[in-house]
Amino acid sequence: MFLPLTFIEQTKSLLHEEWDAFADALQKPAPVSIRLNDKWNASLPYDHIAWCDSGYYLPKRIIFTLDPLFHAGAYYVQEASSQFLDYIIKHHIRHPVIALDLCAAPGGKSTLLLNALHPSSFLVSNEIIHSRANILSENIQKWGNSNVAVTNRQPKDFQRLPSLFDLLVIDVPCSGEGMFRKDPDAIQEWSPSNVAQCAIRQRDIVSDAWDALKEGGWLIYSTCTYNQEENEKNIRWIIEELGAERINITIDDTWGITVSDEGYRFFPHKARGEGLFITLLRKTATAPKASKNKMAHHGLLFAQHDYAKQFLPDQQWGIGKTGNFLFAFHKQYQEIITQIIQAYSPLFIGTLMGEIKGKDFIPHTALALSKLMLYTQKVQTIDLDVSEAVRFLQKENISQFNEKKEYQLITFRHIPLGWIKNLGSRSNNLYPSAWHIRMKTNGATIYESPLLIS
Ligand SMILES: C[S@@+](CC[C@H](N)C(=O)[O-])C[C@H]1O[C@@H](n2cnc3c(N)ncnc32)[C@H](O)[C@@H]1O
Repeated sequence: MFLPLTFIEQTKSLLHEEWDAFADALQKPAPVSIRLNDKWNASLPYDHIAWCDSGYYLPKRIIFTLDPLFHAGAYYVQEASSQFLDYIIKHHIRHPVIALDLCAAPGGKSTLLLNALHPSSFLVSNEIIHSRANILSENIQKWGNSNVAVTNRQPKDFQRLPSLFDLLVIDVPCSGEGMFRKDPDAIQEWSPSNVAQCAIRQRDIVSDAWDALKEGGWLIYSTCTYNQEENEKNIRWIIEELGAERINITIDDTWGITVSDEGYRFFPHKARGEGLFITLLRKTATAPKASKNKMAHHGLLFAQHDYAKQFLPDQQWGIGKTGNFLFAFHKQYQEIITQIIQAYSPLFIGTLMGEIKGKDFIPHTALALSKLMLYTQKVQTIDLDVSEAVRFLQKENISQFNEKKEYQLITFRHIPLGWIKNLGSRSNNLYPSAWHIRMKTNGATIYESPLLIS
């Protein structure tokens, strides 16, 4: 691995006598790790990630794309160091919060937050780049939580609803030094001027979104880079210029995490994961007053729909309507959902249930993948074997179906994947075109899943 000279000098000045061990670690393969969703409650026979209850190191990399359980949102492939966020949330932010994950695509930290935050929390997961926001939407919908919205906004847009959030998670775009061994392109793109540009952009991102955070609210700032410009210096700037204090996180010495004055660093020669810097701050500055919700008295556009209603667990749930689309939401979030729809026109909010077309209601895959589905016994279901499940996800027609002419839920190992419309002698596959598996298997599937151990 050919490392830029300035990077070597800069990182040596951070690591001193540890440099050789660090340089050696960069030559070794990066660990492969996953994090389980609560759709799959099992303990796996792999090494646990010490700082995340649902995280595991896998013995080898597999072709996740061909595992139906991956598409079902049963787990997320996530680098181990990043899963430290789970530890921070569970030890410091235990009460319900309204949270904004500002730079969220492809969704690693957001899916983690959806499991780690108090269940009565609400998450706005945002991504500035439209194509990446679509991938984020897909991953969040596969994860299956309902207390979430995905938006495609610039950080400064969040000033529209001042002091709305109790928690900001800002995983800023960075120079990516911590990804060098996983992604050699990151080395080619690295330069001192890029580091300087990243540092400025990161300050802009945080200060643009700062008014959206309540006084006393939390900021979790992270990068996957080592240099001080993008980490310690930016944290000092946030503390001094924006008004915040750093919160101490108690860690176990055996984890190999390096504590610096301004945060926590993961170096691959000490901690089992890739490079990461993360810190927890609390806003001390006075925040602007939350704006009165002018829309609150209009409320949401509620819909009544007999077919859709059967998926609601109880009276606490309602059905909202945007255009011809219905979504399920917990009534507890009604006001915040109204505000978010008004201010940020989210890509989706709650659980997208389906589309009304004339007299027909076409259920959406997001409903099938939603955790609401784990509690319903009401729909006709077809459980596919692995090769049929892969064909279904490739948006091919499947041969395994029954006589009932209606929408049927497709599952694999009883975990939902999507819907077909059964026409009697054939079926229509309703899996979204944008989500389908493009990898060709020529009919032969060598099935490997980290969750099913033979
Ligand atoms: C490190 S990645 C986020 C990874 C994500 N948090 C996860 O865990 O999967 C940073 C994200 O910031 C987005 N981004 C780039 N420029 C930005 C800007 N000026 N403001 C906000 N976000 C930006 C990128 O598109 C990228 O998706």
